[in-house]
Amino acid sequence: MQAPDLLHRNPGTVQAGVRVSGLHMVFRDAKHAEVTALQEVDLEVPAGQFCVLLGPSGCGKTTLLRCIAGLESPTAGTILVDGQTAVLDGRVVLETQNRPVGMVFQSYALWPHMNVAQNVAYPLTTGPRGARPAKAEVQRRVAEVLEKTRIAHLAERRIGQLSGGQQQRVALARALVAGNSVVLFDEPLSNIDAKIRENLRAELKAMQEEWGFTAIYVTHDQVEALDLADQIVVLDHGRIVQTGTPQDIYFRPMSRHVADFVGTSNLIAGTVLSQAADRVGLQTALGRVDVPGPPGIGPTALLMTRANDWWLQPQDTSARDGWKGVVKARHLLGAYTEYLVEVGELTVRIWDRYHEWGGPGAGVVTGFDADAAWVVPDGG
Ligand SMILES: Nc1ncnc2c1ncn2[C@@H]1O[C@H](COP(=O)(O)OP(=O)(O)OP(=O)(O)O)[C@@H](O)[C@H]1O
Repeated sequence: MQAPDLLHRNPGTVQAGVRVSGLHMVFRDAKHAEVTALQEVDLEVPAGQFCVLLGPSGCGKTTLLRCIAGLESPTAGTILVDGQTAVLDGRVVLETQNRPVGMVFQSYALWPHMNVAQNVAYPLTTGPRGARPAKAEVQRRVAEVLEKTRIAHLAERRIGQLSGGQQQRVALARALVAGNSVVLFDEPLSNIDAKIRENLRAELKAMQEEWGFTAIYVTHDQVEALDLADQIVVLDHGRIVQTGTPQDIYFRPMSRHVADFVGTSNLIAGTVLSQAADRVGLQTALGRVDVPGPPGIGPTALLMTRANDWWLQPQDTSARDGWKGVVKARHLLGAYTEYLVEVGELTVRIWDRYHEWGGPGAGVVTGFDADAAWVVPDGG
């Protein structure tokens, strides 16, 4: 199927994605104090890529998205969208209505008093009078995008009469109807029931791959980020702290912040004893360990072991070599049980699929898969 963003474009056109450099955004709060929301943000999203902005509440993700959309004017920096300069050195060059971007908002923000076709037509009917397409052209574009998104049969339906998946298609059709090649998503799935969310996520990813638009997607949900992204950008206090593939971010975090925020890990302080090729020797409270790690690390670092990379057995029956420990707490969490185990001076979080290894006070033997561990640079 041809991508909707090509509806009004030459299919041979090379599209340029989004480029942000040196972006800085300072707000003034109610007492006129400065709030720095973004600092020195550089971002390159190639055309057709799915980029997820990930980070805790207040880290600046929405502000970055809104600057790209033109809903905020940055204090400094440059933004190029689809090859067009939108902001140059902090000066707005393209107003929001002239930027080739569509937006999909939280819970889709569709108009309940309009039917599907009217919702999708909305962006074409709100620009300056002279710039709006004629009615017949609006109808043609809406029909075309509804056909492409396979919801043409729903054109007359009210929004309240649609399933979650159908609403998502309407929101995407509305974002793409003006021929935009870039779609910005502001936590669209965050208010949606967990089970439905998984299906909608899969459908969204399939549509993005099929139609080839550039996606920039804000979330604080790491699972959503890992599943959807080609590139994840992790923000903290207005700065980008790591950019990489989902595999980079999950398996090879480069700071305590990223290791802590993505996945559930034990982070254990260590002193670097040796470094060879891609392995690091670390002295830790567990003794000496040799595990994978990045080059140029030290003199101190953190041993990262995922909770699910540990094994556990009762002390009296264990045939394996490991550290002796005592269970402090045990929580059944469905697919696995979480044990908090005291090993010497450390408390280690362990996820095991068996619940019967003992409750608080039980003696256990435990260990982790050294090849699955990772050394994280200290600080940050
Ligand atoms: N209009 C504004 N005026 C003053 N401060 C603002 C304004 N908008 C955002 N901020 C501040 O900028 C910082 C970044 O906010 P932003 O909404 O971008 O974070 P976020 O990562 O999207 O958070 P959340 O996930 O909670 O939406 C926060 O400290 C926030 O309080």
